[in-house]
Parts: sequence; structure tokens; C-alpha cells
Amino acid sequence: MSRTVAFIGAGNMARSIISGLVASGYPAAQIIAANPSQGKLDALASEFGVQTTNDNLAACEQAEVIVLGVKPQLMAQVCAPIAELDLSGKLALSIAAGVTCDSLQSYLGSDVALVRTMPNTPSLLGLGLTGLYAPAGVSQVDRDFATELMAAVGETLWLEQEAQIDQVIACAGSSPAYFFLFMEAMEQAAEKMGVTQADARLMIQQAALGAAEMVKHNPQLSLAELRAQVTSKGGTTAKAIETFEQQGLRNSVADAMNAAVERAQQMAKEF
Ligand SMILES: NC(=O)C1=CN([C@@H]2O[C@H](COP(=O)(O)OP(=O)(O)OC[C@H]3O[C@@H](n4cnc5c(N)ncnc54)[C@H](O)[C@@H]3O)[C@@H](O)[C@H]2O)C=CC1
Ligand SMILES: O=C(O)[C@@H]1CCC=N1
Repeated sequence: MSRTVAFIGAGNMARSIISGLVASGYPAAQIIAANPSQGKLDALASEFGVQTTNDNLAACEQAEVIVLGVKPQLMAQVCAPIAELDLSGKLALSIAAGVTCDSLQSYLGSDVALVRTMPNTPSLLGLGLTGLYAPAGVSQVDRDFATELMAAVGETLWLEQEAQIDQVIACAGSSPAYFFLFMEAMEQAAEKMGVTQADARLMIQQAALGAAEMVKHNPQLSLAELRAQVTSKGGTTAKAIETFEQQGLRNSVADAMNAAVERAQQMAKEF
């Protein structure tokens, strides 16, 4: 049976998960979205038929699972009143970057079982990826429920060490934005060539979708082999790739991913 899930903070990421969950058949009546702004709640209620409230505590009392979906800097202040409730038997699932299990446990107290996750916004379409980590002592039933919940919106990856959550941030949590940036840069370059914005967007969208599907459907081929299939000797792609390599694309990507990890580590000290 589905457990009642309260989303505390119903912003971009929570909305993506809610949308994916409802699309996968999770009963909307067992999802509660709690957020201060009425506009977001009204949109969630009309789009997905979920319950809504601006009372975090009422939502947490009603729910068996509490998804903490607020910004990391608000986590301590949002958890303080929740910790006053009887949380025994409840599962808290955090989606926040840079807030450790130790911090979460200190904010919520020891009665609650904790799973720390790192999802991403493609969950909206059921195409997400969520990294999950739970401290020792969290029951298999709770681990299985967390897996079931996040598997409804995409792939799941259990992690042995909490520090691996920061790797998931760099590779999957933050990375949809890297691809959007790349596509944005391509769109701008295409427009400078005289392509209309609509045509540029369509071409880039199809190339990105097709490339991702080719990766998915050809696990036997390395990414370098897939690239080689497009790259005719002495041809156009070779020139484009040579330009990326000469301008240090690989270093830029590595620096960016390391910067994401470092920021997550820094946030873990702040929040
Ligand atoms: N956006 C993304 O791609 C991802 C975000 N995350 C994590 O998800 C969390 C939320 O991020 P976003 O959804 O991007 O931010 P957001 O700003 O869109 O959502 C946060 C929501 O919390 C609400 N809120 C503020 N104060 C509150 C309170 N006292 N009680 C209840 N709700 C309150 C805000 O009104 C807002 O709707 C962050 O901790 C972030 O690290 C994790 C993975 C990916
Ligand atoms: O930018 C952030 O901090 C959050 C975590 C991963 C994606 N968005």
C-alpha cells in the first residue's frame, strides 16, 4: 500500500517528483504539498490533484513519509518545528544538496528514519536519476520504500558512502543544467549563422535526444566509439571536435564538476 507522502517545500525539484509520481500512478490523494506560496499550491492541486497546505506541521502529522524539499539554507529553520512532532515510525527523505545526515538528524531528532537523496529535474518526465544514501540502522522496509518512490520517477542508485552524494550532484543533480548551457550556446551560434530560433531549437533538441537515446541503446559501445561513428575522417565533425579539444572542453567540464563537488562540501559545513 502507498504511504502518504508530504513534500515540505514544493518548488522546482519537489514539483518534478510529484509530477513523475502521479504520472506513474502513485495515488495523488496520498501526496501532500506544503509550501508558503498559495500560487504554487493552487497550480499543483489543479495540475496533479494532490492535497495542498501551507501548514508544514499539519502535512507532517498526516504523512508517513516527509520529503524535505526546501533550500539547504532553510533546512534547519524548517525542521525545528517539525522536530517537536512525534516522528516515531516516520521516514524523512531529504533532497537537499549539502545538508548531511548528521545535520538532518540533529535538526529532526533521533526518532525519525532518514534517507538522503539527490534527484534531478528530469524526474518530471520519469527520466530522473536519484542517488540514495541511508545511515546504518535505517530499516530495509524504509530503504525499499525510498527506492520505490524514486524509481517511480527514474533510475535509482544506492550509495555506500554519504560523500558519494556529492558525486551524484556533479554527475546528475546539477548536470541537466550543463546540457542546457551547451544547447543554449549552440542555439546562440546557430542564430548568429542566420538560423531561426525555432529551427535551431528543434535541431538541437532532436540531436540531444537522439544522442542520449543512442547512448542508452548501445551499452556495448563506449562514448568515444559513438562519437567516432559521427566523425568522418577529414570531415566536418572532426573539425568541430578538434576545436573543442584545442579550446580545452574536457578541462572545463572537469573543473565545473569539481567545483560542484567543492560547493557541496562547503555547503555541508554551512548548513
Ligand atoms: N532544482 C534542482 O534541479 C534540484 C534541487 N535539489 C534540492 O532541492 C531543494 C529545493 O530546490 P528547488 O526545488 O530548486 O528550489 P525552489 O526554490 O524551487 O523550491 C523550494 C521551495 O521551498 C519553499 N519554501 C520556502 N520556505 C518554506 C517553508 N518554511 N516551508 C515550506 N516550504 C518553503 C519555497 O516557496 C519553494 O517553493 C534544494 O535543497 C536543492 O538542493 C536537488 C536536486 C536537484
Ligand atoms: O544547484 C543546486 O544546488 C541544486 C542541487 C543540484 C541541482 N540543483
